[in-house]
Amino acid sequence: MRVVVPFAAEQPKTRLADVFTPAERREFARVMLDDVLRALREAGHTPEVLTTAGIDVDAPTIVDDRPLSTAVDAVLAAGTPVAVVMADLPLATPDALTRLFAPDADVVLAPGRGGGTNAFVTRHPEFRVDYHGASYRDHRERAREVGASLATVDSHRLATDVDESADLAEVLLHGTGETRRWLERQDVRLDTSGDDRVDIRRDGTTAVQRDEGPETG
Ligand SMILES: Nc1nc2c(ncn2[C@@H]2O[C@H](COP(=O)(O)OP(=O)(O)OP(=O)(O)O)[C@@H](O)[C@H]2O)c(=O)[nH]1
Ligand SMILES: C[C@H](OP(=O)(O)O)C(=O)O
Repeated sequence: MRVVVPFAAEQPKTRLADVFTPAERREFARVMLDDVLRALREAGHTPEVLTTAGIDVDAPTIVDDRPLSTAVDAVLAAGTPVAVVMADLPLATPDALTRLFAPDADVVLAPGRGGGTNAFVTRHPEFRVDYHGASYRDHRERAREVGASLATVDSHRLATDVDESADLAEVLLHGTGETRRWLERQDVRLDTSGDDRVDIRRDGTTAVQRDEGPETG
């Protein structure tokens, strides 16, 4: 099965601007991509990177700077079956990823927290994507519309995409790859001082207190 990993190569992870500078966010996005590629290979796949711009990576690349849904739909139109696994899933282990390929359904969705679609498999020639917003709900509807059988993978590891500072705590708590080590090297630490959910601190401040440096790099 063809396995494709979408990757925004320029100005990634803007929702982490309260924690990292633009240059750090580019480095972070790349560390997560490498962890996802490694886990996919250890699960027996040969992933391709669907990137917005040319990058130096040890994987076949497809450069397509069109919007995410348009670029992914072009891959789907070229033929199925296809799996699409997002590049910001640093908790994804080979075992977790294998669960994505296990169900014998036309479309298998791995939802992300907040309504996204972190990964999917399609074996149906007419299934197409509609990312952003509550894309998981939209993709369930799209599958129904084309008469595709549907399965959903309930997985903490596949559901944890890293968008905001609170997601970094999940990586520090559950990460098994290079992404957690990278965060530790950036002095990102768990912040358990709050009354409710665990958050993160960096350089002795909480994520929300850190002023972003000038937009450089
Ligand atoms: N090829 C491609 N990949 C994309 C595009 N937009 C996002 N991605 C990738 O899709 C995954 C999920 O997207 P987002 O969570 O929105 O990633 P992002 O755009 O870096 O994050 P924000 O800037 O915070 O929205 C990430 O792995 C991104 O690298 C795009 O336009 N084209
Ligand atoms: C690509 C998008 O990611 P999110 O913006 O939900 O993190 C989605 O999963 O629809």
